[in-house]
Amino acid sequence: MSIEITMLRAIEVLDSRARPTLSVTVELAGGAVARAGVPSGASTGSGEAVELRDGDPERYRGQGVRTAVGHVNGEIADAVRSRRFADQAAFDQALIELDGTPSKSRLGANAVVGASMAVARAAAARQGVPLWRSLSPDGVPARLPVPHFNVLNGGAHAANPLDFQEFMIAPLGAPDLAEAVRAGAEVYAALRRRLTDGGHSAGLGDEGGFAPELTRPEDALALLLDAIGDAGYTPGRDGVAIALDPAASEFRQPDGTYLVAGEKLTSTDMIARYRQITEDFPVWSIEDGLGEDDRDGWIRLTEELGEGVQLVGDDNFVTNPAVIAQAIEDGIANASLIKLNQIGTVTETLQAMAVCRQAGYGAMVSHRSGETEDSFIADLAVGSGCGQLKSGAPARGERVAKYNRLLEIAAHRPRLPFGLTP
Ligand SMILES: O=C(O)[C@@H](CO)OP(=O)(O)O
Ligand SMILES: [Mg+2]
Repeated sequence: MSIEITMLRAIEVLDSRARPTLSVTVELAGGAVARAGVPSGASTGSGEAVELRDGDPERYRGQGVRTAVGHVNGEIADAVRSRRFADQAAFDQALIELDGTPSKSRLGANAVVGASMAVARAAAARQGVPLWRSLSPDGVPARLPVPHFNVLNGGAHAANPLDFQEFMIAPLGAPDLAEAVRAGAEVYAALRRRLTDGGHSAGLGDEGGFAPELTRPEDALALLLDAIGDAGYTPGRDGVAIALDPAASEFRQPDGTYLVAGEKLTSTDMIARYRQITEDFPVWSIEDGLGEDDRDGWIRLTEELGEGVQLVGDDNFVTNPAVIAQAIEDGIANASLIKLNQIGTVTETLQAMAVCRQAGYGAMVSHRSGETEDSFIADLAVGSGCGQLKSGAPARGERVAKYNRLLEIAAHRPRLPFGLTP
């Protein structure tokens, strides 16, 4: 179905960190109207598409975002209005060419991805199909993903001393989505009780997980394991497993070592530490276990742990199909994180997922630490059939919007399969 845009408009709105971002609205010939909210990361990979944003995140000035808004309303709208595009790929290609840089830094990746997402949603509405269905590639069965609830926050997402950024619970053994969501909520509640009973703060980090004054990752994991038990679930792949995103680029030192809980560790030490962690705790997936530049470390990590553990590239892969293809050739990781705004268009995001699928790599669709109420990623996770979505804690509106969208899809389509793998 071709795409003909009659109106494209952006405004500045707030994200979940009280920082400015874009909301983009599009109208297609025939009257379909759709809107998209643009997310924004804090622990970004250096190869990400470049959003236009203010230098000082502490200050609300909005100038960078205002420039991006101006680009949507000016240059982009002028270039795409009243033109007919064969499909989403043709529209996204026009955005890429109009920007003209490899990083989308001229128009701003936030301007570009907002336009791309809004058009994808409007095109689905015009066809009268749910977004997840129109995002689903030919021959790829849709499925409901296992939600990965980030219930303990550290690193760049919290002010506590915990160096690892994300501790997620993954109800891999849940029979269906509703039970997985319930497990997430119950473990979250049990964890809050454990924390307050133990004299810890139950204050929250950017992704809605608790941010207690813990230091060692193993202490956080022990608490989480207890909370899984308190809530009455079996820890492990048959019940509730754990996934980590240490986001190791954030604590990698200029000399190449890693600073964890005050201890200086080499890549070899880190790999040994992860091995021990996977033996002591039901950790099934580790994302960004090493820094984005630690190529040799990544290869060894994959050799040593890749058989039994999902190893996810985020900062090093940046949802870039070419980068992921090269990493597959190099034997780095066995899965990729997938974030629309890291690469900047819907089409390139789908290409990145196709590269993963063809190589037998896993793919986990992901939110950003700065979010809006937009739930596009829930549909992307379902349509791509990738089996995994991380969207923060089962609390806070901008996180819950994604899980609630999954529940809505599940309620409408009770026969859609659920889970990691068919
Ligand atoms: O590292 C990550 O995976 C993300 C999302 O959880 O964080 P940010 O959006 O800050 O890059
Ligand atoms: Mg990450």
